[in-house]
Amino acid sequence: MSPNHIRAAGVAAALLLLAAPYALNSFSITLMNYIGVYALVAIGLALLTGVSGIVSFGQAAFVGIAAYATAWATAVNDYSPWIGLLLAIALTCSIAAFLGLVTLKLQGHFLSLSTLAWGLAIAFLFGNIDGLGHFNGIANIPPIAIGPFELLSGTQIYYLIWVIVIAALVLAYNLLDSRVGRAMRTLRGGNLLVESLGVDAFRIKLAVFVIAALLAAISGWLYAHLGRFVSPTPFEAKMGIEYLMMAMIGGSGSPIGAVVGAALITLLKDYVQDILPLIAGGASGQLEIVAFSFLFILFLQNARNGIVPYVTRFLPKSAEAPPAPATPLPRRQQPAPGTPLLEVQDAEKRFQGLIAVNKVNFEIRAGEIVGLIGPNGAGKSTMFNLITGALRATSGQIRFAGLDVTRSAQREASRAGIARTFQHVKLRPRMSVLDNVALGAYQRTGASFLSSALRLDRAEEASARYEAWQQLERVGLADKAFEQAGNLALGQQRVLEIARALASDPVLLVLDEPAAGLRRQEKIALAELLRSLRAQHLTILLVEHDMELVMNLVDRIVVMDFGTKICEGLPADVRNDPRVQEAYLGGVS
Ligand SMILES: Nc1ncnc2c1ncn2[C@@H]1O[C@H](COP(=O)(O)OP(=O)(O)OP(=O)(O)O)[C@@H](O)[C@H]1O
Repeated sequence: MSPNHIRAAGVAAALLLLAAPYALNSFSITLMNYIGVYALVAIGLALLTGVSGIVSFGQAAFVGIAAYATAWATAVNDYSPWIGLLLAIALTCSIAAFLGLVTLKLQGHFLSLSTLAWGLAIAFLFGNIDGLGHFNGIANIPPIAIGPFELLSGTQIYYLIWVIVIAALVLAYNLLDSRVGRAMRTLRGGNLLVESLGVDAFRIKLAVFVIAALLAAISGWLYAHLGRFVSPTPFEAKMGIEYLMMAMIGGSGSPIGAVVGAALITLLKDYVQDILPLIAGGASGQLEIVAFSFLFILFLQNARNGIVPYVTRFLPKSAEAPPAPATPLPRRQQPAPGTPLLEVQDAEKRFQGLIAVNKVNFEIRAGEIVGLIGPNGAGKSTMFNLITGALRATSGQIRFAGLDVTRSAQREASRAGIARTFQHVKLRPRMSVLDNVALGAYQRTGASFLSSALRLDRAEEASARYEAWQQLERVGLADKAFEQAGNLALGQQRVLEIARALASDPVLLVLDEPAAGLRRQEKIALAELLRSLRAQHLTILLVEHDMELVMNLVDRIVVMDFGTKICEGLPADVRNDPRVQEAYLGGVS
């Protein structure tokens, strides 16, 4: 669909929502209100779980904190619901920030389990705190008032709820279409990739976690003033699982999908609640969970990516135009060719008893291509990781452009101008080639979450996309710019990684076995590309097994064996060195 079609569909949906109260009875309006309230939580989960890969079962607890906060402020202490909103947001987001700081360092299942744990714990507290009415909850919550107008009826609050939902959708889509949105989508690729791009993964995770909690808080506030009563049950872990189902069924990672999921689950629940008592009599409560579990399994088997992505696959795709020329992003001062750039001095890395890198010394000068070679287990990857900051040296020093980067983290090395590629290609397969390359420009741009959500980042974003386009032209991949990166052949994916690295405006390009798995023609094209980059004064360090490629390409070679540097020199000298021939057992011919 073209942007015009999307805009037209959005306007049609907004008009339908506007007209709906005139066509629906009061019961249906109530259902629509709850769909909107749940959709807010699900939009947060689409960003948190679908996009960023952080599975949270605990969102219902955040909704509960906000609902109880506003109930306590308004029904117990007679404050205005707007004070209740401020309290709800402040309390929920502070608790989320604290929980995020404590738990977001956990990986995978441990993180999800921790959300379940605190979700259960917080829900338990609601029923056991004196001032919150125990299991009876808090009643007599006043309606929201806008000036003198009290939103008493379902129809009146309907408009407030859906205006908020639409605003949340617009802000969520703005966020996804920005530098932080690309960083969020990259979190699923693992910390190694994210940090190598200069992104502070933990900060991004924490921000998304708090944003999802903020949406849950607004939902909780609306929930309390919609039902005018709160009790612990709607905020228990079971509801946390339902929110997750809403976000996943509609389309994991799609904010619109989250609204569709919220509508489907709410309508389905209503329907199931109507028919189950006819089938099961008194046991219908438990049967509801069974019916839902069954439906969820069916869904996981058949439409795992969710309904909205499933449907949009069949919609016509609009032709994308190359990004228009924009103000160039700032460039670094490149060192003069021939000046010392990387100095590795007595670098040592021990893994318990094993010395993987043993007092290695070498230097790379600006503008040269250096090959780091050696038999399996020689310590090349470890050396590579020390240079790029993925590992810290046990002793010794690594200096880059005059700076001591021995103890630098990956993202600091990246910011200093060291860009890397991966032996096993790491890219975001479902993102476009252009977006993957634009990721490389992350550290050259600075738009925050807020300015991205408010679309104040457009000029900078245009520059980043144009930079990505130029790098794709430079490496000869511009004709693939709008394809999904996962559809490219391996050789093209490796070139894409190089374009991504180039988008960071690096001083040193460090390539980890770039020829691994490539066909002969692809290797020739790769060597051609690297030569052209050297001609543009880029400095390159290449860790590679393919001797033919290395010998014909690089200016100098460093050879490692058993963690030590055994020889260094011009390709022809290294080829004839007896120590190298012995290390390779005749492998270099
Ligand atoms: N994280 C680690 N923990 C323990 N030992 C490790 C670790 N990483 C590497 N090693 C060991 O350090 C030595 C050097 O490994 P490294 O991967 O750096 O060699 P390499 O030259 O890159 O080998 P290859 O060409 O097979 O990738 C090996 O003996 C390896 O088993």
